[in-house]
Amino acid sequence: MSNLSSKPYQIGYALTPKKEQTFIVPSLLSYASQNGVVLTKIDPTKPLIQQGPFDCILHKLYDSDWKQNLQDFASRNPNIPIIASPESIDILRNRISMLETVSKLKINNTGVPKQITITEVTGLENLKLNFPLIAKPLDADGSETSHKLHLIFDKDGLNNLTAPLVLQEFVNHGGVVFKVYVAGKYFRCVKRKSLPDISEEKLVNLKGSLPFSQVSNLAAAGGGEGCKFEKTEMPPESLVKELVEGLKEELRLNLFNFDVIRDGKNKENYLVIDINYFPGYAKMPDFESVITDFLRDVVHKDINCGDN
Ligand SMILES: Nc1ncnc2c1ncn2[C@@H]1O[C@H](COP(=O)(O)OP(=O)(O)OP(=O)(O)O)[C@@H](O)[C@H]1O
Ligand SMILES: O=P(O)(O)O[C@H]1[C@H](O)[C@@H](O)[C@H](OP(=O)(O)O)[C@@H](OP(=O)(O)O)[C@H]1O
Ligand SMILES: [Mg+2]
Ligand SMILES: [Mg+2]
Repeated sequence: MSNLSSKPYQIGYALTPKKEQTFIVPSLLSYASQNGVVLTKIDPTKPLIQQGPFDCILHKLYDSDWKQNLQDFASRNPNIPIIASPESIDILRNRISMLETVSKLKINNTGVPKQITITEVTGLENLKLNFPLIAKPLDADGSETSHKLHLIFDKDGLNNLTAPLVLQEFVNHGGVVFKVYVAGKYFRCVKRKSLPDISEEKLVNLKGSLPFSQVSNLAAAGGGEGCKFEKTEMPPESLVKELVEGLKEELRLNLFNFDVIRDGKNKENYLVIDINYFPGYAKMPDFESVITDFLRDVVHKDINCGDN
């Protein structure tokens, strides 16, 4: 469906340089403009109301000046959709509130790993969690450190952690993580390599902790032991759909992905381990058309972006 007969839709975007580099790529810009959607860079340090005009705002910035800038724009332009509301994005910037949304859904055969928040790294002797654990920074704010995780094999591994953090039970899942990308009405589930299982026998010989980062982006991750990756079955479509619909409603977000693993001890059971606002869509096949269709749906108000 082209938009060439009428004026192109103007989408203003405000992104970090890293996000701009991976998302605002020539293939997206040209596909979008051929289909009546023009993406224009916003200067977030200047008032939004002095820029544009825009039919829609797309952003992934978190600082308070930007939030104020957005709010001023929204109060003057209540009918211009903003993707997405800072309140919704903030739910995903904290790894506890992020996964609470999944627990609230109460969908059969889905859940989250057992986890606790640690605000001080002392007095961790009587944790009600079983090793191995994963330590994750509490803030998922897009910084490099927010992706620096640790596998913790025993009590010694709990030394030298930096609070605030989340300690989450590591769940064996066959070395494959399912990433579900959502863009409005569209969703797609893809397989990625993950951390390999840690058997009880292996655990005996594993001491302390092991740092790791963005494992699903590494081609070499997982795999070992006969590489079952290709043979791994996808989760049931109905379950993925239920999670997508539930999370969209609970979070009031349209652009996100979530990571799901299949519990090795109970293969019917799926655990959500991470949810990300506005993830790396360019890794998805056909991302140019998916994003263009989504932006058009937003401007047409076929999709509701929340508050305004
Ligand atoms: N509880 C868990 N049990 C087993 N493996 C896990 C668990 N939590 C995380 N992992 C593994 O670690 C990887 C990174 O964890 P997570 O997705 O929480 O981090 P992230 O830095 O937020 O990732 P992203 O780059 O997707 O934002 C997962 O993709 C998965 O391979
Ligand atoms: O650095 P922050 O703002 O947290 O965002 C990251 C997400 O957390 C990741 O999930 C994205 O990678 P995936 O699309 O593989 O999940 C990752 O994708 P990218 O590295 O391709 O941009 C980022 O969007
Ligand atoms: Mg993840
Ligand atoms: Mg994440």
